[in-house]
Amino acid sequence: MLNAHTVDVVREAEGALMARLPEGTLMRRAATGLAVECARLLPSVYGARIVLMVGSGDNGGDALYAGAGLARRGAMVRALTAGSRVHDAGAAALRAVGGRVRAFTGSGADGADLFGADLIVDGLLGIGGRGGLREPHAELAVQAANAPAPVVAVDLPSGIDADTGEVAGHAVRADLTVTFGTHKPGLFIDPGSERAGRVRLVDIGLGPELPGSDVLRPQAVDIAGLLPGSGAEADKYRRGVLAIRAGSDRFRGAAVLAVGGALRTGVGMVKYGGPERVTDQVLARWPETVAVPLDPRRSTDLGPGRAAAVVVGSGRGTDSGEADELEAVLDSDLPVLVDADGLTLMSGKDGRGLADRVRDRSAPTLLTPHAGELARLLGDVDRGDVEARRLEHARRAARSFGCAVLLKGSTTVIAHPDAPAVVNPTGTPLLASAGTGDVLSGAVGALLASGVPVVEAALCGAYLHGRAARLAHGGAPISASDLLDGLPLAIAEARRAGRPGDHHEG
Ligand SMILES: NC(=O)C1=CN([C@@H]2O[C@H](COP(=O)(O)OP(=O)(O)OC[C@H]3O[C@@H](n4cnc5c(N)ncnc54)[C@H](O)[C@@H]3O)[C@@H](O)[C@H]2O)[C@@H](O)CC1
Ligand SMILES: [K+]
Repeated sequence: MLNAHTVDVVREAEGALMARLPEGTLMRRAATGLAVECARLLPSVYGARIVLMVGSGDNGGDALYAGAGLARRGAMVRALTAGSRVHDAGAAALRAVGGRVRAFTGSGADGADLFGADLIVDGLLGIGGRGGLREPHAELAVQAANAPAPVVAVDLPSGIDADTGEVAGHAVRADLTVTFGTHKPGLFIDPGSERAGRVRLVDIGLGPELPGSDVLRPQAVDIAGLLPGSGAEADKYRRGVLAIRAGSDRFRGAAVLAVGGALRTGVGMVKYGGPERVTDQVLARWPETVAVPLDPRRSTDLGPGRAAAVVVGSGRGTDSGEADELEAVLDSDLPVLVDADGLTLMSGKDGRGLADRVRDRSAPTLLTPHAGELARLLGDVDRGDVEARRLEHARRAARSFGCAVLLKGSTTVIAHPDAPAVVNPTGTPLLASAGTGDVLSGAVGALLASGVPVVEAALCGAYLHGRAARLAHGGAPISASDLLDGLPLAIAEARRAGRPGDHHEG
């Protein structure tokens, strides 16, 4: 797992560490690591034209010291400063080795320096940045984006919120972010993560001072460790029976896709319950399903035999009959995943106390909204607010409903009232098509039925789902049905990553 910590936590840890070290040690460590990563991007440091964008704080100091190190190796380094002050010692260090430092004015000469650079280093703002970039920082960010050289962000791309990934206005778009001590949550969460490019962590010795993570990001090897085994003792009940209550006469595909997602993720048995025509279609595609025709408006019984978990809601409908069904499912003592129409039923004034039923449950519950559904569940924000601050709103919903929440989207975020948030690294625009959420609900349901704890089931399902999208057709567009072919490939890939000596970065 990659760990991320919020600004307050980083500052406290840095304070404790600095108190024990000679002044300037941490900045020297950070700048040395930064210079190494910059050098790696250049065919030759000697003679390379490097432009530093330097803000008034220590982020600018890091850039100046790294620039001095590169100038010592023969690079031509120019610093363009923004803001009222500059890190004096850093600027002196750069000048001492022949580098130039001047204020950015937006002149033609500034533009020519940026446009002619081989490498641009963004040291405008780090963890001290607040709100959207002010001028002239914003103008520098725009000019850097228009220049052909790669951009290396110092600690984080200037203009993204370190804690949330929010971008208010302009922000630097980096090819590489070199971050210090620990990852910052904003590097993992869109829209920030999309600005960060590749992320490299430089160890500055902060580890022992850091408490547990605020945000985690799994890698392939972590997923391998969570996948249920297929040991000799596994029988179909131990591998789990998943009850699926999805699809309706109007949305038959939702049932077929959810059942497929579960079967292809691995589950002992799927018991499907739904309208007769839907049942027929499920059986035609997945004859291994135990499919029971029932009227969801009347039958609230989960059917014969033992179920280990229930998936409810995708394409199911939002009438009072479906609300009865959801009520009955929530009254069970099984892990329950509520998706799509189930979430709509819980939202708004006419929620019939379903939200309270979720709060009162003792078995695990997982809600799997997209941004619009989460906005409706919360009731006091709109979709845009949720998309801009995904982590905050997912956490708020988890606290409010007292259960796990998987917020789908560009960065899928999983929150739980009693656990660090988890972000999924495998999200892809390939997933932005109808029906992919139904597959996810089946996949996560299968993991729940196999006994995987709720947060782990959610992150494992989301991870595999994203990899399945890319592996199904090698990155070419896919439909939700194609995801079902990608899932076994994703599982095989994760298992390979879990074998010693065969690690694969997620
Ligand atoms: N604290 C430490 O121990 C270490 C800090 N390091 C570096 O120091 C950075 C933090 O430095 P600082 O606390 O000085 O803060 P920053 O350098 O991130 O920025 C603070 C400055 O930016 C200005 N500013 C804030 N928001 C702005 C906006 N929206 N538009 C324009 N200007 C804005 C502020 O007025 C202030 O002058 C880290 O990100 C990291 O790069 C590293 O050297 C490692 C050690
Ligand atoms: K920066």
